[in-house]
Amino acid sequence: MTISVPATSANLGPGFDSLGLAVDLRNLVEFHPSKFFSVNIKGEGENNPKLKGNNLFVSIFNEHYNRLTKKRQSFKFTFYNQIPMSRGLGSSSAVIVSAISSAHEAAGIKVSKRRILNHALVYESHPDNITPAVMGGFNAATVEKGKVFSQKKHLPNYIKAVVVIPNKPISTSKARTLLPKSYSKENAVYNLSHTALSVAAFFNEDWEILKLASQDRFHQKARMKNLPELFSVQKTAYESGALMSTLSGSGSTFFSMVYDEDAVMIASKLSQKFPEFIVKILDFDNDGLIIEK
Ligand SMILES: Nc1ncnc2c1ncn2[C@@H]1O[C@H](COP(=O)(O)OP(=O)(O)O)[C@@H](O)[C@H]1O
Ligand SMILES: N[C@@H](CCOP(=O)(O)O)C(=O)O
Repeated sequence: MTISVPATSANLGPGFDSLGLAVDLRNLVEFHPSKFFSVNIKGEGENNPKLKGNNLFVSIFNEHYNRLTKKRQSFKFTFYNQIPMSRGLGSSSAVIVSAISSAHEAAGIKVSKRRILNHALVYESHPDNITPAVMGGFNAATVEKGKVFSQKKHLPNYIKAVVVIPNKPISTSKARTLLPKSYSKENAVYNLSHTALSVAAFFNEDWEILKLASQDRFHQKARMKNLPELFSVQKTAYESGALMSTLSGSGSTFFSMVYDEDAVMIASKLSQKFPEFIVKILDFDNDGLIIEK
């Protein structure tokens, strides 16, 4: 049994806790029942002994498997991780979604993507990572009475993501404590209107307006002050022709959307200017969670 889930870039500027999209950078897990429990990790986290024991995937998998089957069974898990942890690319959401889906598959119980998404909400209260992780594409999402309500837009292949990944982990939960407890009416309306315009731009595929629409007054500045080079990353991305350039989730990754034909040029300018950071060109993902028997 193989299950894979994509990385996600959330907020997309003003859409704090509501907008997010998936990129083609995946965590994949293979698992089967075994006499003895074992965890084998390749890629991100392979040198992190803590993940062998206190593993978020395993604890969520076991919780759901036991709930579904009322029995205990050992499994051998092999993880192939491409999503860097605590870098604002939704690694925790990918793990949560993967664990819930894997537990249902292991229990032989069919479950809809929508139901997996609502289960995932229990572990991550903001839907802007888990929704594109499950559904793929660009998503606008909100939560009402413990359920996610969302709309998805398929992303075309003539636009790409360029992500700049600093070697600085930022825990999402910690990053959320840095935010103001309240916002002025002016700033609330600013973000509301820019989020609305961003959503309309994505659905109309009007990419040229995203630089203006993706401005934010809620979270980016407070978080980017933690790693001031990110202001220069954003400036370089725009000077090189990026369509939009925003903090990916809670950071530290910076996400830019570019036209396909500009991707290599923009990525190389960012690599030259920030040699200490990893720069990747990624396709957008429109599949989300994939279950391969
Ligand atoms: N592949 C993985 N396997 C197990 N746990 C993971 C994995 N990826 C992320 N995690 C868990 O999620 C935490 C990172 O979550 P978070 O701070 O929200 O960062 P991100 O911005 O990547 O979502 C890690 O400290 C770890 O506990
Ligand atoms: N809306 C959240 C998004 C967190 O994304 P992540 O990829 O950093 O987990 C926030 O900004 O706190």
